[in-house]
Order: sequence, then C-alpha cells, then structure tokens
Amino acid sequence: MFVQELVLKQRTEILHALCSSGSAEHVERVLDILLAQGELIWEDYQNIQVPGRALYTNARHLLDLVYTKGVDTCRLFLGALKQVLPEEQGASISFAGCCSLEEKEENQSTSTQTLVTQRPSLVSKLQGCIDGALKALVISGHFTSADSEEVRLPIHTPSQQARRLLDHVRSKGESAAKVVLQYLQQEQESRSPPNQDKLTPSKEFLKYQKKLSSSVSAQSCFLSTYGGTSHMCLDDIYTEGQLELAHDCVDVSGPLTLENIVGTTGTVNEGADTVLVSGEAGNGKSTLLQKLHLLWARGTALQDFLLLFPFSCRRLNSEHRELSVQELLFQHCCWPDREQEEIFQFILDHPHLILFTFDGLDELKQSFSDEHRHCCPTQRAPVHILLFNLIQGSLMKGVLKVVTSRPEAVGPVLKKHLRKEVLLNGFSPSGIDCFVRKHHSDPTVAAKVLESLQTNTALLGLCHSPVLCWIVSQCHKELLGCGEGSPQTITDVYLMILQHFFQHQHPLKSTVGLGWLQEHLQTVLHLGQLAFEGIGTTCYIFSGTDLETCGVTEKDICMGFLIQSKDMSSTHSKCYEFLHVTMQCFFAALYIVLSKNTDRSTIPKLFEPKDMRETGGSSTCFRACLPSTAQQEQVLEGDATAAETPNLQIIATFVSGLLSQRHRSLWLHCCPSAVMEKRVRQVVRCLSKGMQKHFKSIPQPVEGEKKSMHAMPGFVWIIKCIYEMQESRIAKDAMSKLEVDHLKLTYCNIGPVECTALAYVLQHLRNPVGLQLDNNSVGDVGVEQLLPCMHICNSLYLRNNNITDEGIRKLIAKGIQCDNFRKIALFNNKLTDACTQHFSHLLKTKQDFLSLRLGNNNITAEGAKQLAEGLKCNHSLQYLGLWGNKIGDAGAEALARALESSKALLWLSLVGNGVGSTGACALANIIKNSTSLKGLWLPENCITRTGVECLIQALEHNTHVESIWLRNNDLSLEEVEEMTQRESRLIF
Ligand SMILES: Nc1ncnc2c1ncn2[C@@H]1O[C@H](COP(=O)(O)OP(=O)(O)OP(=O)(O)O)[C@@H](O)[C@H]1O
Repeated sequence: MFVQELVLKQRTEILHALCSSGSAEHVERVLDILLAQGELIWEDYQNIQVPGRALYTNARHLLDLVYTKGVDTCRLFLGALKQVLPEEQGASISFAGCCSLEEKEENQSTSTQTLVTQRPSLVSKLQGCIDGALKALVISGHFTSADSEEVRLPIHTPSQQARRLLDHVRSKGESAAKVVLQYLQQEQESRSPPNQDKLTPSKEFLKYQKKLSSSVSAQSCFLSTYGGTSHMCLDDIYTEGQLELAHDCVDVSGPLTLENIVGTTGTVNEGADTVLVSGEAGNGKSTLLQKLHLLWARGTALQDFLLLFPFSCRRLNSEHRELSVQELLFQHCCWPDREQEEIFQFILDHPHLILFTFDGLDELKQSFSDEHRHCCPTQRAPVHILLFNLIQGSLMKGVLKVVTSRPEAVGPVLKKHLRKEVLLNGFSPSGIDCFVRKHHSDPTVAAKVLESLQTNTALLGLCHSPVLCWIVSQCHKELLGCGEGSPQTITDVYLMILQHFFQHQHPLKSTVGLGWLQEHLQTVLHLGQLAFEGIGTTCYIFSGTDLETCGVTEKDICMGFLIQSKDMSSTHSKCYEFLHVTMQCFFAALYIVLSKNTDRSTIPKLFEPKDMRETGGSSTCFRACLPSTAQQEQVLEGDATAAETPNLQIIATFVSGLLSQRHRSLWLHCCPSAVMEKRVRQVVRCLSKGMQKHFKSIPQPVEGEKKSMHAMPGFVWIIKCIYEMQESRIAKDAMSKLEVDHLKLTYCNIGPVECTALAYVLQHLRNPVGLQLDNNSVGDVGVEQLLPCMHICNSLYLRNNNITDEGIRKLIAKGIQCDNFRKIALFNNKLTDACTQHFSHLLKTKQDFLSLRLGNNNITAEGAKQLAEGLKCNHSLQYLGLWGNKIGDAGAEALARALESSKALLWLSLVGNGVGSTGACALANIIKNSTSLKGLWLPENCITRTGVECLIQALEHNTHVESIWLRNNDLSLEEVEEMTQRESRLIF
C-alpha cells in the first residue's frame, strides 16, 4: 500500500522528471520495461502512447494506470523509473520499496513474445542498424517499402524508429518477428571482436598498414604554425589541452585523456560511431588530432585500430569529383601498391579495427545534413555526401570516426548522430606555463615571459587559447620590450605578430616608430585581399592563380604568413594557406580597414546578426561584398554555404580592434583619415545597434519576477568587439540603455577572455544585476578578470566553472568591498577547505550577505568549522547550501552550534554529507531554537531512526519549519511509514 501512495504523493515530481526535458524518451523507456515485465498489456500501451497527444498527458495516463493496477505494478514502475532517469533528475524522487528489474527469461515459445519480453534491449540494439533490419524485412516480404518509410520518418529519433519497427513487426506476425531476431543475431556476431583465426591480415595488408602509418607519421610530426619561420616537432611542443565531456557523466573522475576520446567513456548514444571534438578557433583541435595521428603511427596509442585514415575537411573542399569510399580512402590518404580490393574488403569486414578522423567540419563548404542517404561503399557520390553518410553511420557502420569542429557549426541534426561530444577548452593555467617553457629552450627567457604574463592578466587570459599562447611566445622580444603598452586585446596580439614577421625579414633594419606598416602596406593589402576573398568563398587553400589575382608576390610569400599546403596529392602545383585561419581573418580585417576598394556596405554587413542557429548555418550577406569574380565562383559552387559565421565574427572583432583610437596612428599614412573616421563611425553604430537588438529581445517580467535577460549567442561577441575598441565611452553608451535585474549567460563558452570583455562593459551598468555565468569555463583567471565589475553584481552564479580556492581568495577580497554583493553560488567547482577561511571572513565582515551556496565541492569537517566561525558573527545569511560535500557529523555539529541562534537563516542544505544521526541530532538544535528556518535538506546522509527521533522532538517546539527532507537515509520502509504518520513535515 505504501508504495502506491508514494507514487501518488510524488506525482508532480515524477511527471517533472519524466517530461521536463521535452523528450518522450523517458516515458517510452519506462513503457518498454513495463511491457517487457508483463505489467502492461498491449492495449494499455496503446491507450497511453497516443501519437500526437501531449507528452504530459501521456505520462499522466501512465501514472493513473500504474496506480490503479496496484502495489506490484507501482513497485515495478518505480524500479523502471530509477533505471531510466539520470541520477540528477531522479534526485528529488524517493524510490523506497521499488523492485529491482530482471530481464525475463527467454523460455517462452514464440518470437513474437520475445519481441515483447526483450523489448528494452531490442530497442537499444536496433538503433544502430534500423536500415539493415528494414532491408531484411523488405527482402523477406514482410514489409513493403511504405512500411519502411513510415518507420524511418525523420521526425522520429533512432530509438523511436526502433520502437515503431517492433510495433509494426508485431502486427505482421510470427515469421516477421523471427526475421528481426535472426537479423539482430547476425549483426551481433559480425560486430563482436573477431577471433584470431578470422583476423589474419595478409602480407599485402601489413605492407599497406606500414605505408599508411609512415605517411601519417610524416604528415603529423611538425607543427605548421612554425612552418614559416622555423620547424618545431610536435613532440617538443605538444601540451595537453583541457578536455571535458559535453554531457554530464557520472563515471568520469579526473581529467579526460586523449585515449578517452576514442574510448567508451561518456558515450551517450551507443548506436552511433562518431565522436565530436569541439572547441573555439585556435583552441587546438587540429593539433590534438595531429597528436592522435602521431601516437597511432608510432604504435604508442590507439593500437586497437589497425588502420587510421586522416582527412582534412579543408582539403576535401578541393575534391570536385564524385568518389566511392574506396577511392576516398586510397586517393586521399594512402595508395595501396597492390591488392586494393583485398585490402578494402578487409576494411569492410573489420570496421571496428578502423579509425577515420575528419578535421575542421566547420570548414567544409556544405553544412551537415542527413537528408541524402548513401549506403554503398563502392558507389560514387560527391565527397560531402560520403562524409555526411560516414558520420551518420549509414556508410561504413562500425568504423569509429573522430570529427573536429567549432561549436557554432554543430547543429541539432549533427548532434543526434554523435556517440559523444568532447569539448576542448584550450590550455589550463598550468598548460600555459608548460607551453611557454617548452617553447623557449632558454629557461630564463621562459621565466621572464611567464613573469610578464602574471603582471598582465588580460594577456594571460588570452593565452588560454593555444594559438594566442603561440603568438605571445613567438613575440617574446616585443612583449618583454613593450613595458606599459603591453597587449590587452586580441587585435594587439595579432598586430604584434604582424610587426614581428615584418621585422624578422629585416632584422638589421630597425624600422623607426610606426613606419613599419607603411613600409609593408602593399604586402598587407595583397595578403588582405587574398584572405578577404577566401573567407567570402570558404576558401582556405590558394592556388598560384589565386595568388596572382590578388597580386601576391614571391616577396609577400617570404614574409612567412603563408605556408605551403601539405599533402595536396590531387594537385601538382604549389598551393598555399595562411599559418592559421585566425591569421587569415586578421588579414581580411586589415583589408577591410585599409583598402580603398572596400565596399561601403562591407562593415554593416559584417556586423549584421549572424547567429548560425537562426540562419540555418550560413550567411549570405557577406557574399554581396565580394568582387564579382568571387561571387560567380560562389554561385558555381551550387549548394555551398557562404562565409562561415564564426570567421566573420572573428573578422568583425579584429575590425573593431584595428579601428580603435589606440591604433589609429598606425594607419595615418596608409589611408585617408576621413575614410578611417567614416569606418570608425560605421563600426560604432553597428555595435550600438547590435546591443539594442539584444535589449529589445528582453521579455517584460512576469509580475513578481525579476527582469531577466538570457543572452543570445551574439551578445558575448558584441561585448568582445566593444572591448577591442578600448573606449570606455562606447562601453558606457552601450550599457546606458540596459535595464535588467538579472543577466543570464549560461552555457555561452565564457572563458577568461570573455570575462575580461564582460567586466569592461558591464562595469558601466547603471543598476546592480545578478550575473549568472553557470556552466562556462571561467576558471581562476576569469574570476580575476571579473573583479572590475563586481561592484555592480548583487549576486554571482558561477556553478561548474573550474574555480579553485585561489580564485575565491581574490574574488572575496574584492567582494568584501562591494556594497551590492549579497549572493554567491559556486556549485560544482574545485573548492576545498582552503577557501572557507575567505568565506568566513566575508560572513564576519558583511552583515548584509544573504546566500552562500557551495554544493558539490570538496569541503570537509575542517572547512565547515571555519565557516562556522564566520556564521557565529553573521546575522544576515538566509541560505546556506553545502550539498554534496563531506562535512560529516563533526562539521554538522560545528555548523549547528554556529546557527543555533541565527534569526535570519531560512534554508539549509546538507544533502549527501554523511552527517549521520549524530549530525542530525546536533542540527535538531537549530530547529529547537530557530524562529526563521523553513526548510532543512538532509537526504542521503546515513541518518538512522535515532537521528530522526531527535528531529521529531525538535519539531514539536517549532511551528515555523515547513519541511525536513530525509530521502535515501538508513531507514526501513516501516520506519518511514511510522514516522510520516507522526510528523507530516518529514519528507521521505
Ligand atoms: N596542444 C597544443 N600544444 C602546443 N601547441 C598547440 C596546441 N594546440 C594548439 N597549439 C598551437 O596553436 C595553433 C592553433 O591550433 P589549432 O590549429 O590546432 O587550433 P584549431 O582549434 O584547430 O583552430 P581552428 O578551429 O581555427 O581551425 C597550433 O598551430 C599550435 O601552434
């Protein structure tokens, strides 16, 4: 009876957990389990799962039915729920009394029955091979092609397609069910690792493997950014970047490694075999792949893969022929000298032993789409169609593919085909240190560079991006010699490398003052035009003709900004590309700023809002600014996307920086000042208009709620452009019209660089705001960058941001001086007891501080004791959250003593802290004495009956407390039932 009531009582929580994501997957998986266990019959299932009906309605019907079916069904339902819900979504639900689920034994007679009893596992197995199963059903005559099409409707997710297939098969009878089961059996056998007999690669295969690995090794042992000046072995400079999974994953402790990228860690879709590594421009995606390639070629990692085929999307753009997969592999990676067919057959037979990598999906001319199906590896198709089908797994199923891309180019269509997504967040602070030391063989120089970075934290923030760290290290002489004028912005850094390269060519000729640019103006314009037209046509590799058209001379090439393209096997003439695509963007920006031929509309078009998610992946506006030849070329490309948004945004950022007041003297003799002034006005107008657009999008607040702005992706970019201009007047103007109480910038890829820009602009807000930066990569350096805007923040939310005690030390030192600062949330960072002394100081000093949330960090009893010291002297704190730390009973006792006499505390959460009954009894004292406390959260704390008795007794003296949460403690069902009767405010 109790379990039935539990389902009823938790109806709201269950509905929320099942449906709030908006996806029907949880409900459908629960239904699969209940069907398989025989708790629902087919008619029940159809009554619940009514197509087209709202998800919540379906879920409510399910709950009604489960309740009316009685205790056993409720037990199983809770068991199914527990299995299906991710831990955090199930956290608010009590599963007391649920059944553990066991798969039903397969001793029944018919295949149709097996389809039901094994439904959950069949759904998961079918997801990866729907097409094959459908084909088998069509060939055997059980399905018509209309049946297949209906199953395959693209509005269904892969798991829904699998369920539709099973439901259809059910109506076709026993022999259709047999076909599906047989097909799955064969599929499983073909996927399981082959035994040694089957896997005997021929001599020719082994020769090919050797040829491929030596070619991969040759291509990956040097880093191309050093190509123009010196050679640098990848081994000597490679520095680990920060990798993390895009999805929360419980089984990952510690940082991800390169091997984890190809391993099973963090898999979200078992049926898919594409792993995406995403990261911002210059964050090291190509270098990471290069490292993987080298490790494989040397035999030091990824040895489960016999062959690795590396592709660059940039180079695939130049392939205009239709190719088969076989031709793609052999012609673009490595040509087998003999026995091509045999080698290809081996690849087809052993997909799990093969790895493909595709670098820079964002650079492909076509945006990803899964509309055009192509399944046959020997049939030809345009290369992008092959690529898209490989990624989806409709071609070469089972071959693992690792794809890299900038995040902006990854839409929902691609996401649904991913096994997992790994984020590459550039260098950590210790990574920067390590890189600089590797870059400079002289340790004194390295130490000086690092020292100068410590004194310029804006620049240190920029160095989290490997490409900028590379420039800064490369230009160490300029950096160390520039004293006060040390670079602050990305544009400053790129100007530094520009000057460095020009002067590198004439080391003896010391260019006086600002004349260096004028001296090299023609080179800048030639390369600028090449870069500008290239961006407009998604072209990153330039032929001799391209160079000629833009007037690029041999002397220009010698400056070192262009490097010769590697492995252009299909062409014999020399081809060039910029050292890095961000360098191409910089030259394009220089061209826009300096050229006499720049169209009047170029700057406004560059700044037009171009959110990829809004425009469906491409922006056509920029094309109109191109010279007519480039436009024609673009039209000839047919479905080619125009310039990609991320690069346009980078160019716009550089244009803002180049036109800033500080750099105008550089252009004095390069461009008429009236033209310059006009361009500056255009940029300022565009930035102001861009900001206005965001402000207009803010909805009016619902009564009683704060006015809140959830930043659109372009917001951070505009802020960065304003920062590049380094004119506080512009920042002030932009902010003067913003009136919000809460600024939400969650999941916006905010790192230290973005924090610098945010603080620069937000400090001009007129009224205090809550600044919510949850789920970014702010880190300690970012925290330091935020300090200038702390005075305007009344609350700061920094959940999940890699912040350590050191960041907190600086943050609190500043926060104490800020009158408005009242709330902070730091859930899921890297805090230890060492930070608690700072919070203690804050609590002692600020008698108006309201909320401190430190959940899911590493705070122990010692830290709790430190906090208690501060709490004793504080009379304002209303919310204290220490969820998921390890304060234990001693910590709870210390907090209880400190909070006993608090007249302000409303809410205290110590979920999952191992406080035990001793802790609970100590906390009962707060309840006894408090006149303010409303809620106490103590789930998952190993509390036994003794502890709860103390709480019950304390509640007898307190009418203010509304609820004490006690789920998942050490209590039997009977105890829970009895105590609920005695005290209704206890929630189990
Ligand atoms: N892990 C690393 N170790 C050492 N240097 C690195 C590392 N990652 C990147 N770099 C430096 O930064 C430069 C740019 O990195 P890379 O080209 O890999 O970035 P990316 O993310 O692929 O950029 P984009 O998206 O713009 O193509 C490299 O050429 C190299 O000089």
